[in-house]
Amino acid sequence: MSLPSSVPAAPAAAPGRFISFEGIDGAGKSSHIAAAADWLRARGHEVVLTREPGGTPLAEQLRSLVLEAPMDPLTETLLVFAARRDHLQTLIEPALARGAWVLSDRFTDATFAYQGGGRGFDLAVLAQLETWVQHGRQPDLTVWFDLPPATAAERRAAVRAPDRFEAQDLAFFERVRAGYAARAQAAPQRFACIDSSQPREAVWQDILRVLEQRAW
Ligand SMILES: Nc1ncnc2c1ncn2[C@@H]1O[C@H](COP(=O)(O)OP(=O)(O)OP(=O)(O)O)[C@@H](O)[C@H]1O
Ligand SMILES: Cc1cn([C@H]2C[C@H](O)[C@@H](COP(=O)(O)O)O2)c(=O)[nH]c1=O
Repeated sequence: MSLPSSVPAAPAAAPGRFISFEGIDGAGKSSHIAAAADWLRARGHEVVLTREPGGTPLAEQLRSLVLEAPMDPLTETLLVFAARRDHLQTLIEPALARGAWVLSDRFTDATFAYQGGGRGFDLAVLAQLETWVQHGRQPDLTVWFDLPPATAAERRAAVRAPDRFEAQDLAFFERVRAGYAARAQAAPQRFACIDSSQPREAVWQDILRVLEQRAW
């Protein structure tokens, strides 16, 4: 299928940097992303901390629907990409263009892992939507917090009631984890895998090592 003629070409390389944080629910992303933002700010960067689905007023409304309302996998997929489109247009691309560093709690790898791996949605359709919505935009670095689903479930159960995704069984999260592994294998230069089963401080030290080595 060819792209509609109104779709602009891929954006020129932006002066800012785009880092995504990924992993199954409860893997520990939120516990570290704000500290990573502070670490980069202390090095003089403007940092925009955001999340998916969400990050803009419209995308946050779509997030509420995706996390709470029953829907079929195609509807779910279209909503996460609609939210992503608004997020990119309204927040991510302008921030990168002015030289800011964008740290996003999840991006498109989550769609391949959750809708593709978890729900079994057609990966070729996801790849087509990725092209339409992102015009080539990908994170410069993806920090993947990898953790066995049973450990993640124990951590989640200790702190919160489950949403529509968190209520899924361990087999679902095994497929999501395999979805992340496939994305990491396809783009090894972009992914940094963190062993999130370690104690919190060891996880943080690994993140620092990745940022020091790869944060340009
Ligand atoms: N290394 C760790 N060891 C033990 N517990 C941890 C560790 N990292 C985080 N936790 C705890 O696990 C729970 C889930 O962590 P967190 O909310 O950061 O995960 P998350 O990846 O952001 O999850 P979600 O994507 O579902 O929001 C929290 O209670 C957090 O305090
Ligand atoms: C971006 C994105 C997210 N999801 C799922 C994954 C999580 O279960 C929730 C977001 O909750 P979090 O506490 O902010 O991690 O949404 C998805 O299924 N597909 C996506 O593209």
